[in-house]
Amino acid sequence: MSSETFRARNIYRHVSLQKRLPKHFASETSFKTSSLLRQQQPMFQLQLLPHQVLNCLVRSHVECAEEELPARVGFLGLGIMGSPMAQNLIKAGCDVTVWNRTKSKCDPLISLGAKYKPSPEEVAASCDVTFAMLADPESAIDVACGKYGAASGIGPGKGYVDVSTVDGATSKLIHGHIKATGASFLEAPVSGSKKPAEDGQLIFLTAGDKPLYDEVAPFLDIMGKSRFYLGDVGNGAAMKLVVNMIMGSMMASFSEGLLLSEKVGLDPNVLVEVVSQGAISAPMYKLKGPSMTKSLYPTAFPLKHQQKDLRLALGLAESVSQSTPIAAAANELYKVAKSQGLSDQDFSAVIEALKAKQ
Ligand SMILES: NC(=O)C1=CN([C@@H]2O[C@H](COP(=O)(O)OP(=O)(O)OC[C@H]3O[C@@H](n4cnc5c(N)ncnc54)[C@H](OP(=O)(O)O)[C@@H]3O)[C@@H](O)[C@H]2O)C=CC1
Ligand SMILES: O=CCCC(=O)O
Repeated sequence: MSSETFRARNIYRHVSLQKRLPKHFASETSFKTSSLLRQQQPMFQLQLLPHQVLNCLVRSHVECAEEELPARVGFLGLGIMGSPMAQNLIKAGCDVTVWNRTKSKCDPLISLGAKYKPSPEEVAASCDVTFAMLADPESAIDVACGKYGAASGIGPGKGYVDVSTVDGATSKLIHGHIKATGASFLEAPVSGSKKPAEDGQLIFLTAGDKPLYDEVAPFLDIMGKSRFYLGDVGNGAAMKLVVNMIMGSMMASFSEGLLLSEKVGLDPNVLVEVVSQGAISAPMYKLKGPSMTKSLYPTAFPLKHQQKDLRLALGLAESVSQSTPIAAAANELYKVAKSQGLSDQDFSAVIEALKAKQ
């Protein structure tokens, strides 16, 4: 066994023990999840949902199989999401090599122990698996397939995991370029924002090569709290766009409610509280509502990306003749907000587009 394989297996054990299981189990040196589950049934019933128990059992099985895992991990794109995701990999002990268009964003990660390569091509050439977290379809294609792109450096035995939010056509294009080199491809966009990225609590929506999915599962588990494998390339992108279409409309509707409550003499902060206790409660309202009532929009999810996702979701809907009038109306609001110069604010700044209309 190579030292890298050994290291990767230890990382795997670290994730299984430190993250998936209650803390006191993490100190167990001989790890036998199934027997722990049998012995500690009540504790697990209290702390783990059924699917998490299943996850533990599956992981235990895979671990027993002692699968070899890729050890050198590349990360391309160190924005709001990419930086904390790469940081979590480094902190978990992974051997990480980073690249970002604006090189200065690599520096904090290099300080934490990351290696640096000056192009996506060189990252992909030097790593077993390379993750990419880029802004939009154009940048995702350029970084994967452009000059000095990852496809120029990748090859048989390696994997490319695109975690950016893009449309299915973009994902399939990148998939084609990567597969042509003999490498494997997985699309894996994430649900969850800046804080879940920092906390390793993202939800991965994956599709593509199943063996690569199995291989990178330990890394997904470092960065996230759950993962879905959805089959053919395009399904992960579609799932992500549907989720963000719903989210964009919810935020637009919430904005209308906040402004209406204020106009009729109610305290919008009380509205936030009422909403958060009822059937339409959502963490997003409780999280963003208090700052929205103060007209503050600290960026977690940039408004320009939410509008991009609505645009892509509307394209998806059109491709199957699905009517989406609410999302279409929400998209127009985000476009107004962009024209007001709010692109880089949090997407909750969409409320400003409604204020401007008064
Ligand atoms: N923020 C969030 O809450 C979430 C975002 N997402 C999705 O994740 C992706 C990244 O989002 P986020 O981190 O917030 O975005 P940021 O805008 O913070 O980061 C975008 C990244 O893409 C890079 N980039 C942009 N254009 C190019 C280009 N032409 N060539 C090379 N690199 C480029 C940027 O490089 P540089 O630093 O040089 O500008 C940066 O690394 C998006 O697809 C977004 O929709 C998904 C879930 C949540
Ligand atoms: O794409 C961004 C998603 C943001 C979130 O899920 O909170």
